[in-house]
Amino acid sequence: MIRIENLSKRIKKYHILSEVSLDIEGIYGLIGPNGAGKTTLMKILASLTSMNAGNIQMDGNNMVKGKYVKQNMLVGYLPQDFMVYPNIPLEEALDHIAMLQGLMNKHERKIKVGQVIKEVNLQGHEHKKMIELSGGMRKRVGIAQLLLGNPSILIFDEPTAGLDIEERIRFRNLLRHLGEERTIIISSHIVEDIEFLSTKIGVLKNGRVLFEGSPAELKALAKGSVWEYRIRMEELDDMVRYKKVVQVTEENEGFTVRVFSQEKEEGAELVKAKLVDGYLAAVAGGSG
Ligand SMILES: Nc1ncnc2c1ncn2[C@@H]1O[C@H](COP(=O)(O)OP(=O)(O)OP(=O)(O)O)[C@@H](O)[C@H]1O
Repeated sequence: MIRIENLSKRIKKYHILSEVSLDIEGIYGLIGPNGAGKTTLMKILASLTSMNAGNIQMDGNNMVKGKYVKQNMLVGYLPQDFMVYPNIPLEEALDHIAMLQGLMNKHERKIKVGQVIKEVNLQGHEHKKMIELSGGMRKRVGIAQLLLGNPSILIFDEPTAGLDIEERIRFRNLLRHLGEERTIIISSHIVEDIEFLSTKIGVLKNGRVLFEGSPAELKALAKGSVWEYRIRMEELDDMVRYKKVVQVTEENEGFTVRVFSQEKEEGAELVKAKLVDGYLAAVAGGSG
């Protein structure tokens, strides 16, 4: 459990985060438009950058300028682009990282490395070099090296970005499994992944919190604001230009277009909101 109270971060004259208060637990999805401050917030939680004001409690302990986290290795942070030791087999790379973390007994290291490789489903790839692995596998190595330190909080910055569909599904299942015993924070632009994984969601925009709550509560924000048009191909351009189009599906004759609108849409049918609609409602409603 992480409690963030009135956290603010400035870089030069820019307010990157302003009075952010969040209660993070379970598998927590952090979403928001580009530049919302998600990465900055995650880096503060991982003690990779400082905050200017505010208070962070992790499992009841106050974090003072990052000291608590570093001393206890409580947090594991996986950045967007993870890569270590490109030309070394992954088993050796992990062994080396375990040694740097203070595990000096070779036999114990072998057991621990074997355990984390198994946990992230990389058995059979131990002797491959990092550059020989796919993007998804590299991310799994990134998680494996975090698990060596047994952190109780894992932070992933856009973990599913750039993965193909199969790898994304595998990766999502792994994150869900890891979340059974740990607090996990995930940022993503892929709302579908957030929907699949998260038990709680925070929406940030321009450094401010616009929403915090359950996926159902976020979805409810869009109730009464999602409309479906059935249109011909020649109407599609104007529709995309003038309306907030959420989704376009090609049908036998023409298209079904989902539109987000808080006003009544003449000629369209009011339909059930999805999570992405709730997100759009939060972002549209907040001044941020
Ligand atoms: N070192 C820096 N110097 C100046 N501005 C910065 C610095 N780091 C971040 N920013 C600014 O802070 C804001 C928030 O950036 P951040 O990377 O935290 O957003 P984000 O929500 O993770 O964005 P994205 O979804 O695009 O990854 C952006 O406007 C960015 O330009």
